[in-house]
Amino acid sequence: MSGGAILTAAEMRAAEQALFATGIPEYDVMVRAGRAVAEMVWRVGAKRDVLVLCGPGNNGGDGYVIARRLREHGVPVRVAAMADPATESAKRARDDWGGPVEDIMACAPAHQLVDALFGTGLTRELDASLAGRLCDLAKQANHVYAVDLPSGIATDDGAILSPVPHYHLCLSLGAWKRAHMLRPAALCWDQMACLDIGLDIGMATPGAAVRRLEKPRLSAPADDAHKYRRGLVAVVAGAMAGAAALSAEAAARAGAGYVRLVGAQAIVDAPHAIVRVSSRDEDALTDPRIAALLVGPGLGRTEAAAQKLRAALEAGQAMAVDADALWHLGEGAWPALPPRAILTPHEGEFVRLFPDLAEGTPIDRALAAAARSGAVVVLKGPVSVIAAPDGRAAIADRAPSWLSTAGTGDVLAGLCAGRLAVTGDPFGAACEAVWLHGEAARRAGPAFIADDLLHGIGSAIKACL
Ligand SMILES: NC(=O)C1=CN([C@@H]2O[C@H](COP(=O)(O)OP(=O)(O)OC[C@H]3O[C@@H](n4cnc5c(N)ncnc54)[C@H](O)[C@@H]3O)[C@@H](O)[C@H]2O)[C@H](O)CC1
Ligand SMILES: [K+]
Repeated sequence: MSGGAILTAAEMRAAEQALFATGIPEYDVMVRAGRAVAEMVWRVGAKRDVLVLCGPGNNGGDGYVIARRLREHGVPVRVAAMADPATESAKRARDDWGGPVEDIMACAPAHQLVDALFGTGLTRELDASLAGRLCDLAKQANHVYAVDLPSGIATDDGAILSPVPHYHLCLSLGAWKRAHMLRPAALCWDQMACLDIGLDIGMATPGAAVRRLEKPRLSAPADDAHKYRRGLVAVVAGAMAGAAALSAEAAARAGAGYVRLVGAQAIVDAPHAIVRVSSRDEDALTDPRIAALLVGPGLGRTEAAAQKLRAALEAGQAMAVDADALWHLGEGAWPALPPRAILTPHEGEFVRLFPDLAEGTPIDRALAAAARSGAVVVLKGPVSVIAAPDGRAAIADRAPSWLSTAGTGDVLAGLCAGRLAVTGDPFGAACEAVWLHGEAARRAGPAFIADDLLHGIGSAIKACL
């Protein structure tokens, strides 16, 4: 199975070719795909009548297989095509269907609609009349399924090339494609699933380096753990010390053994477990026992704040850099970053840091930013991308939209620093942090505030042990 890999159309073709090279004929793979989709339609819609729309390519081929399989289940099923099959496998699939093929522009609607017009082979928008017809038929159906992708969506960037209806279920074949993760495409359906068609997408497959963010596996502290071995985090506080306090608590709850808040002695409402130290303490940032620094949340945009960032960078420790620190960092400051750094920009901060990376998918932009900066980049948004300089990326597409509230970024930055202190691995730490953040939000329910997330971190971690 794909193991969460997210592929481009070209990478998917390469993965399919690798499967064919093992001696499995294309038509057999098409039959697997069609049957897998048919089982889902059968499970959801039972014997309610189905209309399958077939295109000229292999997506259409899947459609004929789906129709045949549903007929075997005793489901009343009809097929309508926009053109004759153009590939050998699709021709064979239609022959094996053997039933009538109606004209898509003239056919009657059905209770359930299966869109097998175009999949990863779509190269341009649908003709207006065809797109309109697809939308009309979908409007008249109670259940609408997309085979692989809705017809009209660009596989690699999730753009909507021509009008697509709303789908109840989008069934990806073999592996996720980028459009399954990206807006606006991913707003076109209620639910999606990835169906196994026997592709084995290991790390050797190009593109397997981009994956869907999955629940991490975490471990409890070792038997002989103590607070320093579990990781000492120093959080640099600034003008808005409450932000740093949120981060510090998140770092502590993420598993760090010891968290110091540097330069925020006036704060009284951080937990007592967080130790406050003065920024004048000589080794506040250079204590060799520090496993990770965090700088940015509430730092401020003054010269004094910039000086704090410089001091933190000079310390050369593994570091998470967020918010105002990203503002001070500016373009081209990459040589000043320590070797193990995590940058956590939102869109505005990202564009300021990487002005020439304003266009493209968040996947490509975050990967380019990571390669350039040498840091792990977490591009935050409705879909967040965690990218490493070596080309790995994880996509978090399931975070609750309730996270769009003040202070949640400070919590995420603290989680990054905390996990970085625990594991020492910036990419793994950032992935764990983003997952825990989303999970804490799910557990907090609707309309939470950032402080509530802190109390969900422990149970989110428990789910990963
Ligand atoms: N390759 C395999 O072994 C399997 C693929 N599966 C399914 O096949 C599709 C991809 O199939 P492909 O034939 O490459 O592409 P499409 O069916 O999406 O369509 C290609 C066909 O359509 C022409 N075309 C493209 N855009 C338009 C347009 N806007 N209007 C008209 N015509 C268009 C293009 O030139 C081609 O001729 C994949 O998604 C899976 O569903 C099986 O699942 C497994 C085996
Ligand atoms: K389709």
